Amino acid sequence: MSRNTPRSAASGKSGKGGKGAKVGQVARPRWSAKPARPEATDREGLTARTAPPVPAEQPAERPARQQSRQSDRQSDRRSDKEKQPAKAPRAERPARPARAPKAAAAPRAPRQPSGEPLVGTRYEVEVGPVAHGGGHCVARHEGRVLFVRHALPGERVVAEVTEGTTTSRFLRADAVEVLEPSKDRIEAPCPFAGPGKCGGCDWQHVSPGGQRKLKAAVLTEQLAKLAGLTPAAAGWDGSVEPVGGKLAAGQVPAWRSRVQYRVDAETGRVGLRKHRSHELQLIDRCLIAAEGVTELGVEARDWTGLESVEAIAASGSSDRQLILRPLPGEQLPLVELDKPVSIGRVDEQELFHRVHGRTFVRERAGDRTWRVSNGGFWQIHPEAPDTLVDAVLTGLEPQWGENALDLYCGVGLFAGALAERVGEEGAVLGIESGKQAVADARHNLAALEQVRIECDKVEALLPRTGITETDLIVLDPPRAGAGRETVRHLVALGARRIAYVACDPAALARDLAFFAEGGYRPVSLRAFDLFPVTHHFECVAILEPAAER
Ligand SMILES: C[S@@+](CC[C@H](N)C(=O)[O-])C[C@H]1O[C@@H](n2cnc3c(N)ncnc32)[C@H](O)[C@@H]1O
Repeated sequence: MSRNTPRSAASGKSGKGGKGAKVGQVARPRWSAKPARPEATDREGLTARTAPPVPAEQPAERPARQQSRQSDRQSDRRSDKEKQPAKAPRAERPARPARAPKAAAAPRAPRQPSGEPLVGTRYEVEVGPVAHGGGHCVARHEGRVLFVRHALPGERVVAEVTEGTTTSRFLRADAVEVLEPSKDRIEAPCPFAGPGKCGGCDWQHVSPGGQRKLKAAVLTEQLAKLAGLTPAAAGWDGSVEPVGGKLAAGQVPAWRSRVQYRVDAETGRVGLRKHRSHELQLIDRCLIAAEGVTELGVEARDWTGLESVEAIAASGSSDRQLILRPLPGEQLPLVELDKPVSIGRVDEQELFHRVHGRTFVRERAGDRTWRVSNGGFWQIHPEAPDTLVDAVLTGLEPQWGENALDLYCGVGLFAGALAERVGEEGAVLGIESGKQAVADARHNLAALEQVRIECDKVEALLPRTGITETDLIVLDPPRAGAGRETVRHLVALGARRIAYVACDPAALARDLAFFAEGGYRPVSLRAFDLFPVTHHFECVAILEPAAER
């Protein structure tokens, strides 16, 4: 455990919260005192202090379906569900359904696009810059904008329209022929990548360095457009840092420790969805899947009767988990695999049921073991947790005795790291809306008395905590970002430093503009290629009050 000198003792001054402390005395954490208002509780009226210890194999909660980083973050937004484990999956019934069955809504007729359809029409175009969000580049044909996938800036390609009509504001297209290739173009190593095929990877046709240049261009553009910041003004060196060891040319990094496969209803074989489609690309191997996922052999089996199979291979432990989702009205098939694997089932109400083995996997990060239950949120790249924690700690430089908030804390990754730095004289409050994640966080950090985890939405709970100031804040929101109201509340807490962990550069840039309104400026920004071969990446921005620069 790394410890810093107690700030108050070293400086002879008390911390902000310890106004009454004498020289050399360590300031008491402000949050150890009773909050001015009733302490925030979870839905059962339990606080971090009163919550009973969570037994290892308890009724489970909802899983987070994690197909891509985007759907990972979307899954964060799903509401909590009570879950009931069961030995006999067919007989089991959840104790308390979390959601009333949906009322049958009158089917809405799909909106008919106006104009003549252009799908299939081909245009020869010069490809312009990469655009945010879909792995596509911008091109123009006779004044009309095309978002072209499978292309690279500067290329001359034949683009075939995949969506749009003569009256559409813009068209979507795939580059089906490359007339003048970019020097960053490579032969796609995956046979399932390419126009009309698997939508999982965006940039199989781009060299690793080329992918990072595209990501850097997206971040640069979003910072300028939404925050009015140049890279230098954001404290960013303009690079997207590679993560993981060097690979031989043409080798694809096998980083995805979680893959959600869809099952083809007719053949029972698994596949991944095509881009912007419910259609499946059947696959017999996913090149970016981690070895532990591939070893489960999901692609080789018949999964008739299921809608999806999520495979999880924990990093740093041998835990493996399959989360099966049967088709409506279908029974769970008998699953026999060569490898030891825990199996869970998700029902139509999104309730998780234990079928076999554990309801959780154990991940390793920061010399700590993390319980993650029911497929709940955990970074997918095996090196992501340590990379992000290191960037956050380097940027914040937490001091002994300081108080910190970990917002959107999941199973407690940053709260644990902060707690070790601020020590017993400090205090860390984690806030997380997922009930099972909160149970996991409390379990994972039970030995750290300075940590308290509360269950609620950040925006709902923060104003109720009675906390009026803090030293440090980490926020790691879902894709949508924190938003104006939450940012407004955060800047009012007067933190010495704020670490913003972001998976969407647009949401980050927008929120940086809100922070600027509140007097906070980024002093450093780092970007990490934690989702190689896709257009996604992760950022860590460190902010300080502008006056302190
Ligand atoms: C990107 S994850 C970060 C988790 C954690 N920091 C980590 O690195 O493992 C975002 C987390 O925020 C939670 N969440 C989503 N919306 C929330 C909200 N409005 N308030 C609190 N937590 C929220 C999700 O359940 C999820 O655990």
